[in-house]
Amino acid sequence: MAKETFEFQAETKQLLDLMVHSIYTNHEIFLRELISNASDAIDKLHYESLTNRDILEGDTAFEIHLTPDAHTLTISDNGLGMNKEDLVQNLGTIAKSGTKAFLEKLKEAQDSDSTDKDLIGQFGVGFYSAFMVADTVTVVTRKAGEKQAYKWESSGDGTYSLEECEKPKHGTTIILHLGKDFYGDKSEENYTDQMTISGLVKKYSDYIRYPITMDYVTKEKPKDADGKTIEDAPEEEKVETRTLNSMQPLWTRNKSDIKPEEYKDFFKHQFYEWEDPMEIFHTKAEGAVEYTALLFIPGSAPFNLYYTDYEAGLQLYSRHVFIMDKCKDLLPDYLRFVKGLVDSPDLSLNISRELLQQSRELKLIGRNLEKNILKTLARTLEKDRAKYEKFWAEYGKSLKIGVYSGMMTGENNVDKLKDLLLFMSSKDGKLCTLKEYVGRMKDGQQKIYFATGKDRAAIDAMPQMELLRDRDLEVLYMLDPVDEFAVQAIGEYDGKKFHSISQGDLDLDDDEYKEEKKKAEDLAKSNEDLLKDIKEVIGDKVADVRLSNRLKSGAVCLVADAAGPSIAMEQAFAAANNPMLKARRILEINPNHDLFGRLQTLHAAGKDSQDFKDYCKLLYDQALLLEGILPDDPAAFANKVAQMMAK
Ligand SMILES: Nc1ncnc2c1ncn2[C@@H]1O[C@H](COP(=O)(O)OP(=O)(O)OP(=O)(O)O)[C@@H](O)[C@H]1O
Repeated sequence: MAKETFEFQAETKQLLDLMVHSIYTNHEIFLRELISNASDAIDKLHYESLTNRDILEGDTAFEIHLTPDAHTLTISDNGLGMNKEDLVQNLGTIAKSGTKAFLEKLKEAQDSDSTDKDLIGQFGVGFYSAFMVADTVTVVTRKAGEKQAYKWESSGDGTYSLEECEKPKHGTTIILHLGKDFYGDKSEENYTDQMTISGLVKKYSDYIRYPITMDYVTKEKPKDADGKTIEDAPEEEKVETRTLNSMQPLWTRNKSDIKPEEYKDFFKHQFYEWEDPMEIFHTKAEGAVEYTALLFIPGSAPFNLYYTDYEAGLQLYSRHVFIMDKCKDLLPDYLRFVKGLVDSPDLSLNISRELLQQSRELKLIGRNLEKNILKTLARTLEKDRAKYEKFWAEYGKSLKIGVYSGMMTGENNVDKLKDLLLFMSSKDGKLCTLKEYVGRMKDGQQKIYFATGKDRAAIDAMPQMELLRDRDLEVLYMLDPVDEFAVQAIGEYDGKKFHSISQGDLDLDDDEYKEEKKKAEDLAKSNEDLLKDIKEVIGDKVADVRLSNRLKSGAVCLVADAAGPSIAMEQAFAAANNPMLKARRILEINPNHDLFGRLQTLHAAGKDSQDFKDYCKLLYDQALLLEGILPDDPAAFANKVAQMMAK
C-alpha cells in the first residue's frame, strides 16, 4: 500500500486547531493521556488473552516504555495495537457526542481564563493532546493477531497519512516530534528530561497497573571477578531499565494509610474529573461475597447526566485485573451519577460479560453498595445539612426520577428514597424533608399540600395560595416536572396523603372552610343555569364550570379534576411531545368577586348576548394565563380586552 493521505473529520480539525494553538496551558497532561491509552490497550489485550492465549504471541510481560531522545519522546506499549480501520476510526474521527460540548466548554474556559480545569481529560479527547507539545506525531502500530503494521502520521494540520510498515512486536509506539519549546536544557518544559518525565509519571500515572519503564544510562567503573571495582579502568556505560510507577492500586491499600489528597488525585485521574469528589466510599467486604469498592460522588453533575448519551456504570476488576468499564448492572439507575470501581475475586474472568452481568455475586455486591450509599446519604442529611443540600442541588432530580421510575421497573424505590427527598416549602422558602413537613403540620391537618408551577413566584401568585396562607398551612413547591411524578408515586407519607392545591377539591379540614363549602354548594344550586350556560359558551375546553371556595380575592382559576393528571403534569407531557395525557380542566369562579355579580346580570339579560359570551371566553383565557398557559387565540383575547377597556 502506497502512502495515503486522509482528511480529518471537521470536528477533529477544530479540536486539533485548539491543541496546536495551545489554548490549554497545562501541557504536561499529554503524557498522562498517552499512558492511559496505552494502559487501556494492554487491558484490552489482556482481556482478549483470557479466552485466546495465542493472541499474546508469547509476549506476556506487559509494559509501557518511555524513551526520550534529543528532540523526541516515544511512548510504546505491547497492548492490542490498531489495524488500518481502527486507525482511521480512532485517530481520524471523533465519534464521541461529547466533543462538541467539549469544544464549547474549552472556549468558555478560555474566555473566563479558567484554563486550569482539566477539560481535556474530562471529555476524553486524550490522544489529540499530544499536539500540544508535538509538531508531528507518528504512530507505528500492529494489532495483536494480525500481520500487517501501519504508520500513521500527522502534523496537526487538516490531514494525516497512512502507510504500511514493519513492526515485529504487536502494540503501539507513539513518537512525539516535540515542538521547539518542549525539548532541550534551556526549555522550561523539557519533555526529554528524564527527571521531568519520571516526575510526571509519579504525579499522574502512579496507579497504572502495568510497569511504566524508562532506560537510564549510568556510567560505572567495571568490577573484577571478586566484585571489586577496578579503580584505574575507564568508566563503562550501563543501561538500566527502571520502573517509574508504584503500580499498587490505591483501593488495595489500607484505608487508614490513604491520605484524602490521594483519594482525590486518584478520582481525578481514573475518571477524568477536574473537581474534587463530594463523597468517597471505600469499603471492603468479606462473607457471602468478597469485594473492595471505591466509589465517588463527583463534585458536580455532568452536563449530560439525564441524556441518553450519558454512560453510567462502575469499573469492574477481579484480583486487580481490569474486566470492564461502565458496568451498569451494579447500581440502580437512580445512582447513575456514582463513579468508581469494584474489585472482587469472586467475579470470574472467564465468562462472557453478558453472563457476568447477570451473576449472583454481582447482584449481591450491587445491593450492598446501594445500601451503603443510601445509608451515607441519610447520615449526611442528618448530620451535615449544608453538604446534603449541595448534593441535592446536583443529584436530587436523579433520586426523584428513581422514586417514580421504580414503579415502572417493579422496584420499590419509594421506601428507600422517600426520606431522602427535599422540597422547597412555603413556610420559610427553605428545603424540607417530608418528615419535617409532617412533624410540623397544624393540629387537625390531614394532608400534605403541594402546588406545581414553574417557579416560586408563579405559585405564590396562584389564587388558591391565599386561602392556605391565611390559614398558615404549609405548601410544598413542586418546581420541577418530575416532582409531581415522584409525589404521585409516594402517594402518602406517614399516613398523610399528598394533595395538590391546584387539583380536585381543595378540601381543607377546618370548620370555616366546610361552612363556606356548604354555602358555595347552595349558591351553586341557585346558579345552576348560569354555570351550565357558561360551560356551554366555553365548550369542550373545560370539563366543568363550578363555583369556587378556594379563591379569596382572585376571580377565576383553572383546576384539574382529582382523577387524572394535573395541569402542570399535562404541560410537562406536552413539552416532552406526549400530548396524550390531558388534564380534565375545571373552571372555578369566585362567587364573592364583583365579577360574579356582573355575570349574573349579563346572564339575566340574555344568555345569547355577545357580552355574556365575551365575558365567558375572557374568563377562561384569564384562568389559562394564571396557569402560565397562553390563550388559544392570543390576538382575539387582546382585542376583546382592548374593546372592553375602550368602553
Ligand atoms: N496506545 C494505543 N493503543 C491502541 N489504541 C489506542 C492507543 N491510543 C489510542 N488508541 C485508540 O484511539 C482511540 C482514541 O483515543 P483518545 O485518547 O482520543 O480517546 P479515548 O482514549 O477513547 O477516550 P478517553 O481519553 O476518555 O479514554 C482510543 O479509544 C483507542 O481505541
